[in-house]
Amino acid sequence: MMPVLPAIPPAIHHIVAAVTARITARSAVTRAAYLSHLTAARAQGVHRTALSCTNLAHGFAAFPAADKLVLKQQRQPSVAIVSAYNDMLSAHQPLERFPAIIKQAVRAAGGVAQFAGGVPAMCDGVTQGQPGMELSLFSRDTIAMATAVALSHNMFDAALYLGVCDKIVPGLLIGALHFGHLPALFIPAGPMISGMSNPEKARIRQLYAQGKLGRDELLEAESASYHDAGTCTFYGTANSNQMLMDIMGLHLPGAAFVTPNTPLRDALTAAAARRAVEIAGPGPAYTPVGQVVDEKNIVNAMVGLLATGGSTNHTIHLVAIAKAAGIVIDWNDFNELSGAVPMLTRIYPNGEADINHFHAAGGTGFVIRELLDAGLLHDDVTTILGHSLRAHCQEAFLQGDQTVVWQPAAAGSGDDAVLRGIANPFSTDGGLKLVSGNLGRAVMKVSAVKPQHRSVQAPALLFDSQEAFMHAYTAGELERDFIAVVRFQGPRANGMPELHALTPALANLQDAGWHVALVTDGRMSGASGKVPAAIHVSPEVSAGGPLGKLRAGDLVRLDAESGTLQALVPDHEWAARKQATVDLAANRIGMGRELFQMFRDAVSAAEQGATSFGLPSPASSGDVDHVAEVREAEPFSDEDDLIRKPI
Ligand SMILES: O=C(O)[C@H](O)[C@@H](O)[C@H](O)[C@H](O)COP(=O)(O)O
Ligand code: SF4
Repeated sequence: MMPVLPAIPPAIHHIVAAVTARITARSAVTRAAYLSHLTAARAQGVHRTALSCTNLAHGFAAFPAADKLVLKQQRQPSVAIVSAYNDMLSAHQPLERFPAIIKQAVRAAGGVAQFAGGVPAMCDGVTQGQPGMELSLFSRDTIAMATAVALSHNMFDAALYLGVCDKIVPGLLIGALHFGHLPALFIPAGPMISGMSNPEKARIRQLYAQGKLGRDELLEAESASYHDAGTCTFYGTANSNQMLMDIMGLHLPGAAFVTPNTPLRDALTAAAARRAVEIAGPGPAYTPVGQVVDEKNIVNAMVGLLATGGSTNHTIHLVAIAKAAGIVIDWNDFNELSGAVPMLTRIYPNGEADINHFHAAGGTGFVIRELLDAGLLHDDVTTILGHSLRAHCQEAFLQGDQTVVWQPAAAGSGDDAVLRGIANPFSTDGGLKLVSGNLGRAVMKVSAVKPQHRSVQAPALLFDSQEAFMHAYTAGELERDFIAVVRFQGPRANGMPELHALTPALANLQDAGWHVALVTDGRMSGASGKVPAAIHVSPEVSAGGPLGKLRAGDLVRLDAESGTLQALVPDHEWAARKQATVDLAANRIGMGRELFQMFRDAVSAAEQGATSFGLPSPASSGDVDHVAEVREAEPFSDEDDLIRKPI
């Protein structure tokens, strides 16, 4: 039985309010600019009235007569479907059937649904450790651009976004926010039913990395874990996306984790389609997505991520999503909230259970209610249901006539080992730390790292690729205490890939008793866990970041508790060091990487969301290239130094 921890002390509530106030003040200029663009884009009435007859005729030429009539009359809403369906992602394969369900439901509600466009979707599991992973982060903004292409037909009064995985929901939401005048609902596909457990899968991977199992046995285990349509069942970035869409009120309540290809799943898809017609306007229910995603709702997403031990990728994606809505958040905000928000779940890699266990134990409605009752979520936000998040403290059920009904979320958790109430959280903080020092600023997710491994001081071993690290591991050169510094993995260098493939090797060395850690300007997967890793180091080496000054053998201290990331090198020697360089030509060609040079050239730092777009500017309709230009509107405080003092 886990120890019962103290309930939330009163002062904690004020931290959420204080961080919200700081973000609101910091964002005042750009948020106002965003809302002015939204107002300007808001047509007073059905949008397609702005099109010429020729435009219109092209827009519905291929439509059935009945739908064509509705579109011609220009009274009823037209709902855009933007879908990331493909067969490559198990999580997206179920989306294939959704447009037909949506079109029927929208037609029955008096409107018309048009499949406005498809967007690309990359599976990070298929590309993990492969060259394709160097396109993964940039695929997010590519998806945002593809969303804009779909919506640019301007035939629409609302939009439904079909997507689940890592970069796809963030990309769809960034695209949707650039059409912030349109109401938006996100429609998930749901998790695959549980197969081999994630801990057992990870154990077999470590045996394979030790040479104790063959490829056949490994493939059999992997196939028993990833065995069906639906989202992989660990709490990685995909399921973090779903959790946040529920918590931000962009899903119908309790939609996130209902199994694909079931009557309830289909009924939820149809119900979302009907809701899009209701909030399309121009009536009082009109709910533009640019008003749903405001400062309070962004803070709610950050709190929800922290309270559930969500993916570190959202310390980049949530920054980018907020930026698209004119809102500026940074890693100090995450760090401060993490100190206040208790951990209410233990879902792999933060525990043994998977997302299906979490859903069965009470799910997102339970988490939202607990956090609202504790004063850690803002209730006064706009969602697709109205103006209170309390409406989302519910669970979805199917009633006899195959329609969805909602009931209040369970009063108590169905399994204390997976999900807990605010009165006895698994830990009193959110397990995400900002670490900083003369090596830059980085994030560490400690919720899956045992306390005895959260501080490591050891010699640095330098690697300029994940292949170089694995070569050293296989050659038996790493049986020692060390901090692996894998450099030139930032967005400007090679697209900031996830280095999750290093996890089994690092875990083996940790299990063998070595004190090991990873420091990188790259990313890890949301599914990465037990090894201490300071990731997203900013500035990245290819932007002149101080990781480039490290030399093999330097003593490095990584300490999550004190927030330290420091090379223990005398200041005068450190200042005199030259920046390391490496030939990245091989990362510029092959697997389509040559098409993404404009992203590598334009991308902002990880702490600014690694975006290819800027903040809305008050002066023109263009974006502001750099946050600093806008942030000069507020007096810089000490904390704004490039390498801030640890909190
Ligand atoms: O951020 C994430 O959650 C990961 O990118 C995830 O989407 C990816 O698929 C992992 O690689 C899966 O984990 P395994 O590689 O361990 O199967
Ligand atoms: S969760 Fe990851 S591995 Fe699973 S389908 Fe999505 S992107 Fe692919």
